[in-house]
Amino acid sequence: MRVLVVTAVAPEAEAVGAADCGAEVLVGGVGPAAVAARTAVALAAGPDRRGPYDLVVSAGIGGGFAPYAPVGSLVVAETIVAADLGAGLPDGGWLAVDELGFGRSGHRPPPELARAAVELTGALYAPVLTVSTVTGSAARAAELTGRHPRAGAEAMEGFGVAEAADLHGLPVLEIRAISNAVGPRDRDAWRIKDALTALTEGFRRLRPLFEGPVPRSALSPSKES
Ligand SMILES: O=C(O)c1cccc(C(=O)CC[C@H]2O[C@@H](n3cnc4c(=O)[nH]cnc43)[C@H](O)[C@@H]2O)c1
Repeated sequence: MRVLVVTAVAPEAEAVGAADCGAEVLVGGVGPAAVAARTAVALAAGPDRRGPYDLVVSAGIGGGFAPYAPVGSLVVAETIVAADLGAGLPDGGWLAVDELGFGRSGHRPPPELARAAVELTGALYAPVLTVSTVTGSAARAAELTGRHPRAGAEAMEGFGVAEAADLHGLPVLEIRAISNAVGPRDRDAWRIKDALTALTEGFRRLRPLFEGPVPRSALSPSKES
């Protein structure tokens, strides 16, 4: 299948490229807006002369929710959640954007495809939250886990990539290599090199998936023949 992997920054793209997994890799920028715009443009252009893409993957490093996703581990998204797109309430409550009647607040990658990625990589299969602000306090981490008790990781691009893929009727996956724990900010404790190594190894293990056909269950009804 023809796969477009979208990362935020160049070192993540290089880590995926080092896996030689057959995917094309795009540096889409940091945050959901930048990455959605660049992904949408890349999908509209398509891969060079080989027909349209079959799958889009949001990938990179991310923060892990303890104790489920330790530093150096991988998380494959069961759902890709727009965790800070919505409205706060006076009592401290929260309404997600779909509860406000606008758009959607999450994407569910095709389970068969995501589970195949989990089996190949040994990753945790859990919701991955997309945030516009890296969590920097225990209180914010607790707020997020209060709303999403099964969250495995947070990062800043998955939902943007998923929105662009959805516009093109394409399935999406999100894969995060954990560089730091979600919680009080401690940038010196980020283990970026370890996470990038885990990202390369994860994509190496995904080669057989990318070399195979797209499972029918991953096709949207409009793309099924
Ligand atoms: O400084 C470097 O060498 C370097 C190498 C690779 C990546 C980076 C980044 O800073 C990537 C930013 C990217 O990382 C995601 N991320 C990582 N941890 C978290 C987190 O705890 N919460 C949210 N996002 C996180 C995020 O997707 C950023 O776009 C630096």
